[in-house]
Amino acid sequence: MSDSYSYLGPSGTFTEAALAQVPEAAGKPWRSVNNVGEALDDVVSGRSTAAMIAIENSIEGGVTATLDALANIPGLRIVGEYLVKVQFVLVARPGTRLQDVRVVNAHPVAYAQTRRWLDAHLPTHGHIPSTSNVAAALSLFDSELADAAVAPPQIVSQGEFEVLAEGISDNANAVTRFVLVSTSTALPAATGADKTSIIAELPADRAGALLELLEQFSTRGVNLSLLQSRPIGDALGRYRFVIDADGHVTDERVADALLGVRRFSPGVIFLGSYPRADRVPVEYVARYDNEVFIEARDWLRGIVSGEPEL
Ligand SMILES: O=C(O)C(=O)C[C@]1(C(=O)O)C=C[C@@H](O)C=C1
Repeated sequence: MSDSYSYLGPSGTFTEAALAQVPEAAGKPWRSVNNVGEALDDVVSGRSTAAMIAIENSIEGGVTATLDALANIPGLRIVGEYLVKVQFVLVARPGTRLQDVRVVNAHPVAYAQTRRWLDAHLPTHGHIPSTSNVAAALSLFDSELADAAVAPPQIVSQGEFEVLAEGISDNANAVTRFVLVSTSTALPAATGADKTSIIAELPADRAGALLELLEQFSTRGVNLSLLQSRPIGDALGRYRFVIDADGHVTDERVADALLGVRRFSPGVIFLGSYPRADRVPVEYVARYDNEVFIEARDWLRGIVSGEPEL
């Protein structure tokens, strides 16, 4: 396996900024790719050790291409989580004025994060999707199809751009969450500030199935930070759920919740347990402590093996 890291390029993307936060990636070769599928294919084929991919942002929610790829490509594990503050500018070729802009080049996720600004200031604009924020801006010099591009503010260091507007995100505090994905099945050690990600299908045509899925977590005192439905794709109305739960799979309450999910769901994918980007320790009430689960298990084991109850 090659010891390189794949990321959505070219250089200058937010994805590259996320990869720069990974100490193990420092000094290793980085492979710039054109989309999430290519990044994950690098990992599965062994061309790269790991890939950095955007999974969620605070304006648009889940990055659907990522959530679906994680569900459909077997053997992937999330090994780390990273946050990047995202801000966007509208750039154009030198001499362009805002009122000249008819067509905007933008990565679909960046477009969704700036749509309110674009609709307010360029109400009749057309949109050409681009493979990344940086690619959107650089393509202005290769093709005249678009008049402007949505790009990260640092893009000005990569060419002679006319900055038509700054701060065009629909939320000034926008943050994108990235995950580092590999095929390694070695679990990152529990830190007390961890997250566990799974994807679970619901049993078909069962009233209250979603409630039952959520109960697996609530009855073990496990908080969820993401619950996103995605179509399975084989029929209308069939959904799988991407779930982020607070805690590590070696925490008894999380392990017990996953056993419950596994018993109930016709399809569960374990995506990984890894340290939270914000390193904030997981809070839970004392009755869901590891010791409480262990004591209860020992008690039952004693009964089954015929030990006298104390
Ligand atoms: O990494 C980049 O710069 C990208 O263009 C990708 C991406 C994404 O896929 O979400 C990254 C961060 C922003 O939320 C918008 C776009």
